[in-house]
Amino acid sequence: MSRTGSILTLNAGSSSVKFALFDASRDLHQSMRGEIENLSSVPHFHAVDDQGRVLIERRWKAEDNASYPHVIEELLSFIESHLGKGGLTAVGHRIVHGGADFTAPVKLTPKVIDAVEALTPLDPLHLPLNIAPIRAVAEARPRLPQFACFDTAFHHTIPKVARTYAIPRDLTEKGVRAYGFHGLSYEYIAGQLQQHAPDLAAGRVIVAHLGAGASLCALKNGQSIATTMGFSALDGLMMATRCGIIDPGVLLYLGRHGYNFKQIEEMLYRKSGLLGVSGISGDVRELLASDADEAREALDLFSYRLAWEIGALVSALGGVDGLVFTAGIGEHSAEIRANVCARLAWLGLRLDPWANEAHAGVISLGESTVAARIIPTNEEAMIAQHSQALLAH
Ligand SMILES: Nc1ncnc2c1ncn2[C@@H]1O[C@H](COP(=O)(O)OP(=O)(O)O)[C@@H](O)[C@H]1O
Ligand SMILES: CC(=O)OP(=O)(O)O
Ligand SMILES: [Mg+2]
Repeated sequence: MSRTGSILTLNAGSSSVKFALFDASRDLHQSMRGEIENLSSVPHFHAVDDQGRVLIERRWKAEDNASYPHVIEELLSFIESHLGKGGLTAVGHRIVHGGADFTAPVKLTPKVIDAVEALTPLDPLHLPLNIAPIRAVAEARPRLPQFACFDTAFHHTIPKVARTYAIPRDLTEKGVRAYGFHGLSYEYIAGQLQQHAPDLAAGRVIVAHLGAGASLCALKNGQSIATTMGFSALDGLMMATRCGIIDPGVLLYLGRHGYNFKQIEEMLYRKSGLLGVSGISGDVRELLASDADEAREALDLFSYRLAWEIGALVSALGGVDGLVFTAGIGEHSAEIRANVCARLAWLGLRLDPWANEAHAGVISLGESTVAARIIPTNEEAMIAQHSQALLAH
């Protein structure tokens, strides 16, 4: 296995590319992380080292017209100028959709890149953004190995009954089924449970990944058996700007009453969720700080929906031993955790209010029949581990 050089991870989202650098000679120690934001307008590039020291703060100007390949080239040059011995040995990417066939990380050969690109109809919003940096790196550094880590892959263990929609069979056969997302995060959490709470890891655990995008995963003995996101990253929980579960009849109603396809898509992905209900913000911090009734209503709905979907996964698992909170909201919002745990008291879940306020690792009381924990996620570390393993082949 390659134990020198560094692995760069890229997580390309709708408006930003998050990146991190891992040192293979130091047990994949994360030596740097950063982000290029505002890709669609005036990009802003910043990065910090493992001590949180700022390594770069660069803002392009509007007249620069910075193109995607140009920004990626700057990122690669910056990374290379900060590398120690061994240089850059690989780039690992988070790819949101792997369709039915990509059930494990793979090396990105030209053939595989084309195959991933062919999945674009399944996720026209995310896949072009994921593929652009792969092509940009391939062009700038053709000999640098690149690997794809799919957000859907971890969910390949979900049984057919849990991924099938009650629609005509031919549509299911064409790939209209639930896939599930945030798989790299769930895989990381499953690994952490295995390491730090092996008894719980062997049982029935619900993981709540609550970031701007949010979903739940039901883990049985470390494997995903159900999840709240489905065919797309719109399903399940209410999110920052996405609707979550909705009666499909609403979409028919809108289509019949003057909304075109683009407007419906925009409404579901960017104008709904916490932002849509509050009319204020999709950010939990801003809503908690607001006195407006609409902010309170949005947060209440968020917790209600969360508890509702947890109930569904308890049923899928046939009971529950543990509940894990992770990602931005899950790791940092004691109030959301307290609200949802209060709604789950019927399960025998008893929150320890002090531990919860302190964002401790274990936040349930000893008498609780469900163990509640906070585990910070690390999708980047998961990508680096997979890339290192594939490099060795
Ligand atoms: N201290 C905090 N208190 C409450 N919510 C927080 C806090 N910090 C972050 N968040 C929430 O976490 C969200 C971002 O989560 P994150 O996992 O970083 O999202 P993503 O990776 O999906 O963009 C923010 O939109 C905000 O709502
Ligand atoms: C799949 C998904 O929702 O991703 P994110 O949380 O990065 O938006
Ligand atoms: Mg995220």
